[in-house]
Amino acid sequence: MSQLEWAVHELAPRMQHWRRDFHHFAESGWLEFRTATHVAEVLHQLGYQLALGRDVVDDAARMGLPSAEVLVREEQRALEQGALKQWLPHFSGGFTGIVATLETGRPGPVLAFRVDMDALDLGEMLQPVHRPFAEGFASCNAGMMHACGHDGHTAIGLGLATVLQQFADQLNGTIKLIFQPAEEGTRGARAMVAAGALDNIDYFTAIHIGTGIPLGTVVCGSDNFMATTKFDVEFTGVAAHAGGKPEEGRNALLAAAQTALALHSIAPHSAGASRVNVGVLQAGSGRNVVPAQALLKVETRGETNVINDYVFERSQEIIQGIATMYGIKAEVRLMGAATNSVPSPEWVEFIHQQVLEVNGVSEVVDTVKGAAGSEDATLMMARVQEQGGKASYMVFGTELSAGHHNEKFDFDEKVMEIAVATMARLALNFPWQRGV
Ligand SMILES: O=C(O)C[C@H](NC(=O)Cc1c[nH]c2ccccc12)C(=O)O
Repeated sequence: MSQLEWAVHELAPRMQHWRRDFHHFAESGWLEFRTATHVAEVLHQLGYQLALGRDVVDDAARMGLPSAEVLVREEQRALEQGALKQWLPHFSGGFTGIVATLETGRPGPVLAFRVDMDALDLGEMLQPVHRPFAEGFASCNAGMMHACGHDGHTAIGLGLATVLQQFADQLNGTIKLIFQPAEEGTRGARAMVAAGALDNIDYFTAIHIGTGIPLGTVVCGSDNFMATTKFDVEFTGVAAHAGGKPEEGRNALLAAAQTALALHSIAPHSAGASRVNVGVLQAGSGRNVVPAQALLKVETRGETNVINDYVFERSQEIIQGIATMYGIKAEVRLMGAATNSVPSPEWVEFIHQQVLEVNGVSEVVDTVKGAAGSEDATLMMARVQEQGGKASYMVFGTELSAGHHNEKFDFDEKVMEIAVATMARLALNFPWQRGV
């Protein structure tokens, strides 16, 4: 076993502790208050330079932000659950982003690694058949669950930070570790890019675990993320006596219902895959009142940016057409966005070579066929690439107890060692002297 592999193996119990602690105190997007304070403390103890909160999250560019009331309530909840007071002010108000920097002082590139920290708005299964519950680390926050692996991602980020410090004298250039909030709903990356957190990076690597790929298989350049737009539609009609004066009413509920059906009938695109999903329909106030208010939560997706733009633009025509038909107002609010992913072939090739050497890896592939969902790391990749840098997105397979975004989701924690060993190799073996 190499020194690096031994160091990573020694780290496994700490990574499991971190993962299970984050899993238990699950916090969804922009509310990762406790998580961010504990991440900041570990990174500070390791000696990293920290850029926190508003220094790496642009206020105006944040999407899908919870209400001020929720932000305050959840920050208080985090404090009661052990958020570290010395770091909390940096994240207050929902600025839960972190960039940790290790300057070696020797010439070389800037290598960045990104992990996401947010849980999903989902209630976890609280039955003994579900390992996190059986072993006492299921979410203690009702309606919030790590059901996509971001607790593991955060632990991997801290594991990488630890190992890179241990081997710092073998590094060159600069290492940046990006801990992003609110990936779910593609909300957080845009704000970190807008804050300049992704500027002047030479090589960028984002990661995900699971996704139906077996433990030991590693994807070096995921290029199958779909571009996506997330938006809410607020319908405003006119309330009236449903029995006595229905003709005076303008029915927001019917408009929303008709819109939901119509959106799902948008024609597919001949150039590739597309998706529409109306995930939430809330409407009305009482049985005998013509409903004056309705809310839809919607997302469009496309295999390419062009296809997603087509679906989104068609959706807007439908929304406004139906609003006119019902004589009501429809207001659209953008809540999230991401593009499709285009990994840099040169970086994918280097990653592939390094992954072949990692203990525990049995299969190395560069891409996976078929749409993979979406990821706002694509916005970070695009920023790096437009400045001349190289970027990729890796997936580390692992056995899952259920699919992502399911209340029974759990994963084989051995994947964390493989991920840390791989990412550490990318930094330690980077052929910087050749100016790759
Ligand atoms: O659009 C979003 O809300 C982002 C969210 N993203 C993920 O769940 C990450 C993800 C989904 N499928 C894959 C496959 C590989 C890596 C990451 C993923 C999704 O697709 O709903």
